[in-house]
Amino acid sequence: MGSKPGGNSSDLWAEIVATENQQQKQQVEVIYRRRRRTQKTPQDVDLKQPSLSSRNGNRMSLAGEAANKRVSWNRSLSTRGRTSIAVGTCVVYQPQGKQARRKGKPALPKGKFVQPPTFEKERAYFQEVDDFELLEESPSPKNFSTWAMGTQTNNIAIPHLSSRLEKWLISRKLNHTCGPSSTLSKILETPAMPLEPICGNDLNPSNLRTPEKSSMKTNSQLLAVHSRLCSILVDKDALERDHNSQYRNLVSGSEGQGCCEDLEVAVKKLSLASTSVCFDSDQLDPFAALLAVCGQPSPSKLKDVFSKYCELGNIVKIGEGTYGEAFKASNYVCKIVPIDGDLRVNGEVQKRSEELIEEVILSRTLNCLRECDGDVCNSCTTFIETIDLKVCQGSYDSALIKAWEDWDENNGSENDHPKEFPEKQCYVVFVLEHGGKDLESFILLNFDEARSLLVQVTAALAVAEAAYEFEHRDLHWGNILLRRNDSETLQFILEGKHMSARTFGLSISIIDFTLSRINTGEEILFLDLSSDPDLFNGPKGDRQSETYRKMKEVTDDCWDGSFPRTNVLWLLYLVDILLLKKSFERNSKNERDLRALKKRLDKYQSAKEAIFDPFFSELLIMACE
Ligand SMILES: Nc1ncnc2c1ncn2[C@@H]1O[C@H](COP(=O)(O)OP(=O)(O)OP(=O)(O)O)[C@@H](O)[C@H]1O
Repeated sequence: MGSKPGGNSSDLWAEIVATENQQQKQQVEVIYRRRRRTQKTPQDVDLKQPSLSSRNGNRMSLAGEAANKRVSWNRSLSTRGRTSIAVGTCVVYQPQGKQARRKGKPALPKGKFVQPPTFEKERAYFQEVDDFELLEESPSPKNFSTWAMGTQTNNIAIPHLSSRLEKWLISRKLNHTCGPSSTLSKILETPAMPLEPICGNDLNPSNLRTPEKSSMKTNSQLLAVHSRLCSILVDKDALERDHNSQYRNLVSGSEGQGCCEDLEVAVKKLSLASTSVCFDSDQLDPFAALLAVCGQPSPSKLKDVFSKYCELGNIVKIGEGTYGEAFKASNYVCKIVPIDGDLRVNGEVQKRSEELIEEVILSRTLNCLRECDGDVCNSCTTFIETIDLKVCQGSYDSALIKAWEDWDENNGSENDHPKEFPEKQCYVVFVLEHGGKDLESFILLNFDEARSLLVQVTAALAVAEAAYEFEHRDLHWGNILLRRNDSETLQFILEGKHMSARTFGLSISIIDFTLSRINTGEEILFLDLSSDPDLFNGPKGDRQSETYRKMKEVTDDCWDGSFPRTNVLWLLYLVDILLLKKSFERNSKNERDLRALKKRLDKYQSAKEAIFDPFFSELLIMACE
């Protein structure tokens, strides 16, 4: 169904061109309606609009400025949060000036060699997809967790780190461990993460150190931070005692005597009031903890972080999501995520420090997969490398504003203008490897590139499953980045087996771990999607929305459990995207192969199983040990 005739190429070509023209007209209409920027020509819009969220019927009914904003079935962030984390009373309700939106945009076909299925064909195809019954999942413990499930707090509870940390504490007690967290130690030690503090203005410049000088010292400082955290976590009574003595130290003037002490002070502040959250003797301050986890004594300025990587005038915005603005700084991408503020951003409640701590830990844990020396069991480089993480404070710098406005001019931003951020606004800046273009806008040339994409994503998921019971849970085409290079193969290690995948010169990176679930060995980080009902209310037939719904069936709405089948659901989604939404040179055999892969994928319970599918056998080379 939906496959193109392979034999008669000129007829096929004529059909493709005719249908493409037809499709482009339809597409332009849709996109044109969902944009405010009426001065653009339809061609401009067609070429430049990266967002494909227009299928949401709601969007069409929006008026005025909100109509320019990305809207799909919106994930309500008033209910967002990892299970253990509640959204705080500090969040002042603001009438929603701009409609909340959700990234993960439902797809429209675009690209050079478009072979778009007609709408009818597509509908029929989705119907076929829907008709596949989900296989019953192998039983998974519904409340599998190394910690006792935290009490589900309501949506306006107080944002405290302690509930999450308490779970950690409980898990540690349940596991009878009392030493420092090996995983966290490893993460903090990771050499890929130069964590020298970028000192804010409030610090003495003489304390500034070069990365070379500071890296070793920083690691040991972080380990000290970490063991301090652990000791705080292990014993709440100790916390009470520490709090009193730390407070005495602090008021007796131990703060601000140098970076070494600064970090120590940051840790001490874990049990003391900070500027962002009111102190409660029973609670730890998540903002201070976030600073400590990022190896900073205090927030940096955005411009100080960027100027570490490039001249401020050379900053270019390259992408945007619901929470993040992505800027290119030299060869890196700095994603700025506003946190903890009361201002709604892009229609959403800002993420809280405690959520960011989890994302930080998650990103760093995935960084550990990049190690491949020695006798590591699992290794791959497909998850985007997190180079650095910084907490910042202040309004947007003029160079960033200019970069934002330039991008808006050319692409039509769906985000709020960053000039709205007040001076006290805090952010986390993720400094990331530049992963290339997202699959939504990347033009795949041929079937080899398509299968290279599939094998790399499947291998990465398999490796991360094996290492950390990792599930991405949101692997839509905006979260897969592609770039071309001259590599022929990609090495990875899966459960001790050294393997290579043929790449056909394509390099894939997976980003955005907001919904992901990971078992770091010490704790399980996951987002409780049951508190986000809108996520499952996307348009019927839309492949991405269907995938969330299927995940819900598979997990039975218990998001803490390990259900690697969710990774397979995203692989199924990807195959559909390749068949239905992406255009590349392919023949009918290629399409049959993809459909056959899809049928077999439906039977797999994990990416670890899927990677041994015959579809990949031509692409994988096992190294002889
Ligand atoms: N490392 C990177 N390399 C290249 N581009 C990137 C990178 N990280 C992000 N981007 C670009 O920025 C966009 C937004 O990033 P991302 O999806 O991480 O933001 P987000 O706010 O978390 O999204 P969401 O709306 O799903 O929450 C991406 O779609 C991509 O175009």
